[in-house]
Amino acid sequence: MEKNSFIDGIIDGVIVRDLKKFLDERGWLCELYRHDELYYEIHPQMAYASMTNPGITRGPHAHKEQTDIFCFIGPGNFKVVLWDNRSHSETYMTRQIIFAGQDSPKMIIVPPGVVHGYKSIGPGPGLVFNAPNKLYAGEGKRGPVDEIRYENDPNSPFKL
Ligand SMILES: Cc1cn([C@H]2C[C@H](O)[C@@H](COP(=O)(O)OP(=O)(O)O[C@H]3O[C@@H](C)C(=O)[C@@H](O)[C@H]3O)O2)c(=O)[nH]c1=O
Repeated sequence: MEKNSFIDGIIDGVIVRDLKKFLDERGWLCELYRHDELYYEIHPQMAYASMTNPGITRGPHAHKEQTDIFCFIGPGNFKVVLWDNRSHSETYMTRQIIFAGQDSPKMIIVPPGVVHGYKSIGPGPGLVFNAPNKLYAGEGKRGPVDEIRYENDPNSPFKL
């Protein structure tokens, strides 16, 4: 199969959940993750937030060991694209596209080996929360970063 002939579909092991915002006079509250809803191996080790300007992309990246638990809750909306690049996977060569953010709050769990990236599609800067199950650069940030970055590879088949 051609390396760039991905077929659109659902990727095995990717979990997409709608997040519920509890709205009242003060604003809203939204749970981001709960240990009783995630299997043990993917319990988060850390969390970070990032803001992405409209029209800007982060990734595509892949991780060898790390599972990412992204929450798109707004502000902002995102086009999220995932590619199953795991040759052993039932859904190898599948591409999955998800729209998520303030207009459709979602948690997206991305297992190791699934290439992923997202584009901020407005209307303003977009917030992303991520709670990976591995520490970035290991204990004390003394280790390697588990990240394969494709954004600067002109021959990459992973284009958002
Ligand atoms: C991810 C991360 C970055 N950083 C630092 C490194 C750098 O100076 C700055 C920006 O980092 P990056 O360029 O790696 O940020 P970014 O390109 O947004 O990286 C993220 O992209 C998405 C698509 C993912 O898949 C995530 O797992 C992560 O790889 O923040 C940390 O200190 N801790 C972290 O956990």
